[in-house]
Amino acid sequence: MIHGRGIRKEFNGYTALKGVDIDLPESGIFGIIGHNGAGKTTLLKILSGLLTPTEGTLIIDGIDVIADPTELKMRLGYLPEESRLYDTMTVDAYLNFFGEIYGMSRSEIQRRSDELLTSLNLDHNGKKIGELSKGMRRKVAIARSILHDPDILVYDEATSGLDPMTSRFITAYLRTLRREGKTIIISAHNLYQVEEISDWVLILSEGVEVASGSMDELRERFGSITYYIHFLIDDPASLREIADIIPDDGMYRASVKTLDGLNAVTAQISSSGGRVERIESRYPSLEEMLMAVGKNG
Ligand SMILES: Nc1ncnc2c1ncn2[C@@H]1O[C@H](COP(=O)(O)OP(=O)(O)OP(=O)(O)O)[C@@H](O)[C@H]1O
Repeated sequence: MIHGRGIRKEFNGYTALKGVDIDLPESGIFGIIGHNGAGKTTLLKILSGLLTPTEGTLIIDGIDVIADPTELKMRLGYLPEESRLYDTMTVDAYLNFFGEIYGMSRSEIQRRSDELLTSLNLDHNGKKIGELSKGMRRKVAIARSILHDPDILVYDEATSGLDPMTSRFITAYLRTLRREGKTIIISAHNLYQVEEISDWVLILSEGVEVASGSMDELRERFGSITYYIHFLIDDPASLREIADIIPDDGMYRASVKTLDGLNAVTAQISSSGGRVERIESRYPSLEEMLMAVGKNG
């Protein structure tokens, strides 16, 4: 559904994106992560038709976005990192205002606003936007982004600065939108959240793609599973040759990368008179992947 090639963006001689390719199928949640200044917002704005790339091609849903960005407007909802809302307007007046911009009829706006305010659990009681909490304001911005029922949503830091409960609510809401078949592109510094909900992730570093793929593909690329063996033993010296051993909460913990290693360590523990208490396995997290990429890719 989204095909970008060689997307490059320069701002007064500074290159924020250095030729990024992107291919996304229809429907799913796609996360873009990277350190501060990596180019995430720039890419999201280009994908939304709000910024023109200096070079590259971008076709979304058959539309040549660079040649005709306005064509995309009805099909896409963009949520900026900081939404400018109109503080003196009521929520209803605000949604009405945007509904009219999208060319929706009054009855359509009313029906859709009621539906969205209910599903977003936004009980505004006729308050003005300036009187709402930060979480409620974000929900209003989300309602505005999907008022015209677009197929593609681009959300820049949808949950930043929100309390954990509101943040979880919005994450769950994004999952609901995915089930409805929407294509959702998100960027977030909360990597745990990106990892939890994304079907595909792009890691950017200083305007360059350093990795992309499904979480499984990224895990494969950034290192396989690690097994952690927690055990009791009088003297771990005999194990140090076959595994990394660290003291851990009154016990020891050995970490190995293969099943053969796991078998060798557990066998050695019992033959040395020790006892395995539990075994855990863990894949590298997105956070560990981003740390591995470092600032320079
Ligand atoms: N309008 C602009 N004029 C000049 N430079 C810009 C402009 N917009 C972005 N940049 C620069 O491009 C680079 C990428 O910025 P961008 O906002 O895309 O990064 P980001 O990954 O979203 O960062 P953050 O995580 O801090 O929000 C930065 O160095 C930024 O200063």
